[in-house]
Amino acid sequence: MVSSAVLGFPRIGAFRELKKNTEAYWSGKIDAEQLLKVGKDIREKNWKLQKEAGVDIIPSNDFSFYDHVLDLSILFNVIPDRYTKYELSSLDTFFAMARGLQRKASETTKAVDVPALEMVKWFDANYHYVRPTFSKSTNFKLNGQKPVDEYLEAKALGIETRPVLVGPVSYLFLGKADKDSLDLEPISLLEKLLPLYVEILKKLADAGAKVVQIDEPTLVLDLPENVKAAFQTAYSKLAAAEGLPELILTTYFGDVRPNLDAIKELPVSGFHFDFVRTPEQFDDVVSIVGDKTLSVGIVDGRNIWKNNFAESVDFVKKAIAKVGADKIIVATSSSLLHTPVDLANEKKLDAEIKNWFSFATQKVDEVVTITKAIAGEDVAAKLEENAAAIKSRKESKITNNPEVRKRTSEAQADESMSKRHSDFPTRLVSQKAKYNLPLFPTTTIGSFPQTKEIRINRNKFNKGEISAEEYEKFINSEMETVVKFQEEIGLDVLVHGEPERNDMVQYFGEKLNGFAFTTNGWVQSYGSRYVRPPIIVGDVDRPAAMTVKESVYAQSLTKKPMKGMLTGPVTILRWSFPRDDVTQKVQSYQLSLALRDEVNDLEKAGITVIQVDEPAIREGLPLRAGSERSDYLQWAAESFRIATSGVEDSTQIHSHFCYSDLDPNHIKALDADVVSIEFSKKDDPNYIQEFSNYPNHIGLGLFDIHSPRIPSKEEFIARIGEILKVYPADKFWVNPDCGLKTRGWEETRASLTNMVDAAKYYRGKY
Ligand code: MET
Ligand SMILES: [Zn+2]
Repeated sequence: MVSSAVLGFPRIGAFRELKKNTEAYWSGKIDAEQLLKVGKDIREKNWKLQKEAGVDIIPSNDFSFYDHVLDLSILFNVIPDRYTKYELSSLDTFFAMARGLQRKASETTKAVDVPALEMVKWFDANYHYVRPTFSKSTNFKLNGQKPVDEYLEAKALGIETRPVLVGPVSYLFLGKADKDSLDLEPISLLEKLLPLYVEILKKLADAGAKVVQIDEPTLVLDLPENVKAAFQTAYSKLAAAEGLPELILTTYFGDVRPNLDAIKELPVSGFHFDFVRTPEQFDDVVSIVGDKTLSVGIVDGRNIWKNNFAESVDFVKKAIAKVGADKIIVATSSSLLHTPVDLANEKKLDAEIKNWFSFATQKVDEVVTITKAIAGEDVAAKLEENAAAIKSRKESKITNNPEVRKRTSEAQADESMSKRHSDFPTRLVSQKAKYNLPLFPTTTIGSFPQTKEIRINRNKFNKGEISAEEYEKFINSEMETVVKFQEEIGLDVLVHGEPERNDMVQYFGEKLNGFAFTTNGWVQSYGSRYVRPPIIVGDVDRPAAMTVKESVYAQSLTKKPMKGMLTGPVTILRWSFPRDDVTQKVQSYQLSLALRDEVNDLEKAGITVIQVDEPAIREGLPLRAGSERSDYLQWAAESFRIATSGVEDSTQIHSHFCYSDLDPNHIKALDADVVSIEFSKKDDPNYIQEFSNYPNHIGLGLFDIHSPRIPSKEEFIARIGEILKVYPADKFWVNPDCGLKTRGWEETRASLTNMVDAAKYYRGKY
């Protein structure tokens, strides 16, 4: 009979238990044992919740204290030497790799100073994984047995689970060579790695696991031939090993068709495909299933909209007709990691809108209900309720504002809306005259430390415990501190520090029409950093100015240029849960018009350096080359230009990108005057070289803001020197990788001072 499966459940706890305790552990408030217990409790809750909901196939090893890819690196001992020489505990080694560690010597411990591994986007999700970093000296061996331990832990609770592992090809392909081994191609390590997969899978089988979910999400990417070929090598080897569990080869986030040849004959016992993202692949991918199991990803693991049961039931029936009911699993499209935990904890949402949503806990029920409907069990009431919710959304006024629709299509048709008055060289002349900045101008990306005090005051204000005037006074005093500090250390283009912003997307969402917000809808972005994405429920417009007041106040405190700070249209879109009833392109244009009004208002108010952040522009890039990707690049860039092209030549437009390998060609079309990009962990000289042709000005991020580590002035000088070998001094801005909101003041002060001093050093030389 048809069975139900969940591919992974959020690991953060319904009320961010994991974050609170991980951070408490880092600051020494709780010990390792206490932290481990928190993990155990979360796992138990998740398993029981799924069991009680009636899910047939429940995942294990989907939990992690930071990142599941990093878990695998620990499991396979892919630990660069720089992390092992301090003899840290396994947990502390794990965290050192994740976030770096800098610690003074004490009587019992040595001094530690090691940067984090590189962290990058997980496909096109707003999740980041810690990049496996291989070297010629990597000593592959099994290090612990986390997947087995967690399988047994569930078993001890009376719950049979299906362990999840990222598969060998994806694990290698998502990794990179360490700086001591740049000519090493990770995929060439397959032969060394496979015995470890055999070993861990064997252990899982011995512990009782019958089936393992083996994730090969790279199958939705454009793969080089040798990587494609690696699937055959890897899975034949696993099939040849004795006593292993069955494997369900699991793909998600896109279209597998271009790589179908690579997997069609694989000796695995089943396949999982994401039919939420790419229903069109159905006929082709089903053709390779044969008498294997087909797991039908039909409940969206990436968004919060209620499943349409009638459509899903029809879809699954179509699959049954092809492969037979006993081969079918009804599943989430991907892990539910990317959705908030439980809609039941939302007490403030408007009832009409809330009825359109479904979070992880509800999605677990959806999978079960669809499965029951197919099995002919009586779920009529649920189906009816569902149909009513779908109808209510379709017919709601919120989802359709004719005026916004009209302005959006007019803007799309009017080319002048997306073009600056003059080209960059002409603008540069007016900007030079206006700002007269030194060589190696220094700036920051926007946010300064979001201290406890800021959070406390914001909470008080939100709860009505302090008045709007008191709160404004507090925010003003924060800006005063930040401005004074920047003047003291000699930064050139200042920022107000963003103390009034809880989050760079939520802040704008709250000021725009068309958004809904949750109270507990947290989703893991990386490690202990979670976000609470706004939900775009309807057409978007801007009822009033959003940032002018703070920027103007901050500018009043200094003679230096104060950068206005906005989040770009694509990033607001990407870091929200988007609508699925209107294209992303239309949502992006609606946002760009709202931002254009804001940019123009800032300029009118005398703020003439304006940064429009687009950190998410790269992650939104369709995973494969082709027309979808070029369309995206076209509308993403055009949205940015609509937002920023209403200004004078002398107004300097900045943009900022982080979190992923950026191709300079992708950002040229934005035509920003200055861009700052995350760069501090890029050590491939060829990559630096790629940026040397970027036509406008650029700040290659000089230090990692995800880590509390403080680079010295000498380190900055060395790094700038490295970049100067290939990158021209007259286009060179000096800035950190990203905003400083997650950092403390102590390290912020020290790092920025060293950075500015290094810039001054080069000014002296040039
Ligand atoms: C993730 S990009 C962050 C940009 C924002 N202006 C900040 O400094 O925090
Ligand atoms: Zn950033």
